[in-house]
Amino acid sequence: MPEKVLDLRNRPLRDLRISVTDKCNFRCRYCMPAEIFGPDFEFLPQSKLLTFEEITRLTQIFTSLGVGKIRITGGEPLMRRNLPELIRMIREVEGVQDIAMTTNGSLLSRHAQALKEAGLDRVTVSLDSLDNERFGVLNGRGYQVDAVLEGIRVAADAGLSIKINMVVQRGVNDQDILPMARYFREQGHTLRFIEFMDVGNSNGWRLDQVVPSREIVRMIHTEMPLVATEANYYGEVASRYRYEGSDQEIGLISSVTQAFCSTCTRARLSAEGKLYNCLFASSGDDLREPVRDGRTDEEIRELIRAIWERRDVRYSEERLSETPGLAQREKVEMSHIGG
Ligand SMILES: Nc1nc2c(ncn2[C@@H]2O[C@H](COP(=O)(O)OP(=O)(O)OP(=O)(O)O)[C@@H](O)[C@H]2O)c(=O)[nH]1
Ligand SMILES: C[S@@+](CC[C@H](N)C(=O)[O-])C[C@H]1O[C@@H](n2cnc3c(N)ncnc32)[C@H](O)[C@@H]1O
Ligand code: SF4
Ligand code: SF4
Repeated sequence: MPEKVLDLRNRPLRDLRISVTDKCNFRCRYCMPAEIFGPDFEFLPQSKLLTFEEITRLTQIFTSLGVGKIRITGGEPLMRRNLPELIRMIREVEGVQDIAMTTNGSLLSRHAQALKEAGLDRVTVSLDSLDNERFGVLNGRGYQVDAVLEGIRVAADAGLSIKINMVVQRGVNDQDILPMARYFREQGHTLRFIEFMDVGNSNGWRLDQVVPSREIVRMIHTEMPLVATEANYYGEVASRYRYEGSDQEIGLISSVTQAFCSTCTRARLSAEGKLYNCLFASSGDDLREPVRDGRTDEEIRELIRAIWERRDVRYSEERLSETPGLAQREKVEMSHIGG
């Protein structure tokens, strides 16, 4: 039986989000703006990335502390070579109940079948618009919507369970809310709307660009009536609604207007092996050296336990105006910590 470890606010450790690379083929403005992540930007060298064996070993240690859900992310996780091999290795770890991956979808059609065969359960595809011109600007590299839709189609055919994530920004892609809702309702995939967050140091976040979830719900409800639905599990990030008269759902991730820190069970492992206990952390605790310097599983386990037991973060719930220095302090980039 895995042990249950609680942080200072009694939140158990249940989910591990593993970033497998800090590289990405997109340059979404809200995550990796091209003027900062340009040709001279230094990504992590291969030697600093956790190997598949190291990731698997850490996963096994995390499961002994109560983790059952694994999410693979990045950067763009499909830019890491042989990713299905890592999925296969994680699948064999005792205690792993669910393996999901978050991807921009552009490379998914090539890899979906192999990922499914390796044991991936679910995929979440990020897509912010169905309009090619807008999407090309949003992803910063001119990628077309069709490539992503094809990835979704192939993944569904392969038998992967699918969700779509859309980050909404006022004046940027709020006109895409209804077309996205109509399209994915028709396709039978759950679409989740994410409030634009102030993660990282360079995405130009402004409060007036956040479209509150309740506004999105109102907008959709006017055309396609919605019914609120119970959470699926403790700590679920999205609040869920279904379309009246159907089982088809949408989700709202209200990180800004209705923070959900009080039930946050998520730990994040970066590609270079740092453990972060919050998306808005300024720094993480290195696990790569402990893994490489010959420490036993038991020693690493105690290290992770100590990190979780002193966890007290709840940044989304802290009022910026009431917390001196919070808005100014250094943050970790989303592409590094994995979202
Ligand atoms: N502030 C905050 N935002 C989060 C957190 N976890 C997820 N998000 C945001 O929600 C988005 C979607 O999360 P997903 O990666 O799809 O994970 P999930 O909603 O837990 O996935 P399911 O297991 O399918 O319920 C992320 O890209 C983040 O933008 C969190 O702990 N804090
Ligand atoms: C960092 S990406 C990594 C995985 C993959 N490259 C992708 O885009 O799906 C993970 C998620 O974070 C979301 N994200 C990135 N920056 C964000 C921000 N500032 N606010 C809200 N969500 C953000 C993305 O839309 C994506 O759904
Ligand atoms: S959100 Fe994902 S796809 Fe977009 S730049 Fe960040 S890591 Fe890449
Ligand atoms: S802001 Fe930090 S503590 Fe709050 S939900 Fe997000 S990751 Fe968890």
